[in-house]
Amino acid sequence: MQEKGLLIVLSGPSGVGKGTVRKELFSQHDTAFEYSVSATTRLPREGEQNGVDYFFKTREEFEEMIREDQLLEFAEFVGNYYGTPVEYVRETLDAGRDVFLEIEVQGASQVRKKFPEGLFIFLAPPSLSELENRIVTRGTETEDIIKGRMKAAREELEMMELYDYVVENDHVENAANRVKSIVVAEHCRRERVQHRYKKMLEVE
Ligand SMILES: Nc1nc2c(ncn2[C@@H]2O[C@H](COP(=O)(O)OP(=O)(O)O)[C@@H](O)[C@H]2O)c(=O)[nH]1
Ligand SMILES: Nc1ncnc2c1ncn2[C@@H]1O[C@H](COP(=O)(O)OP(=O)(O)O)[C@@H](O)[C@H]1O
Repeated sequence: MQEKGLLIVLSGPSGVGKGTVRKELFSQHDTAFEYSVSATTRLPREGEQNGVDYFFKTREEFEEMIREDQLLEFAEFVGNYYGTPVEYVRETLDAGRDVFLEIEVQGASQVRKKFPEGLFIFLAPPSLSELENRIVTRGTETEDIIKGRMKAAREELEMMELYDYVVENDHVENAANRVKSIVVAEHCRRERVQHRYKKMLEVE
């Protein structure tokens, strides 16, 4: 029987650098896992492509996906829906390939309940002041919203203890390399290797 792939979930507070670290990981030629493209109701930003960056949906279309149970998880984040189409995840894992999700923390908690065997990695900022710095530098939020995000970030940071690993996003390349090392280590730890050895020992 085909061994299943590993479900890798990268999450963490808004502004910590999840998207940046994910893009760094997927720009490296030796990245051996598949990116799960999310569905969202937010409008495309300049340069974003449907089916590559996100599947862009209307609210009605998204709500239909929810009703039809097409999402592994979904969350409402700053006024828009974001969710993971379940079919791609299941098919890819069943084919023995690893799937990578980059999602916010509410969605990650839902995945934890449905896929406890997944690998959950929390991306943490070097400090709260550096997190604030990154949100301010991105320049997409007003002062009031930044205060709200920082309050939310404290609650999100408390969820760190529910994850298997914490990676500090000090430098993007370092963080991406740590994520890759964790995935390699996890493969060594998991049953799939043991199965191989079991079979070998049975033959001898
Ligand atoms: N729960 C959930 N969160 C997602 C999904 N896709 C993206 N996100 C998260 O939604 C948040 C907003 O994403 P986006 O609008 O692209 O903005 P940015 O990542 O902050 O530049 C980020 O924290 C993403 O990690 C998803 O399928 N499910
Ligand atoms: N290691 C890092 N050092 C400095 N700035 C970073 C680092 N990682 C990300 N950033 C910056 O922080 C901001 C938030 O990153 P982003 O990837 O959008 O976060 P998230 O997806 O977690 O909301 C962006 O302006 C990004 O360029």
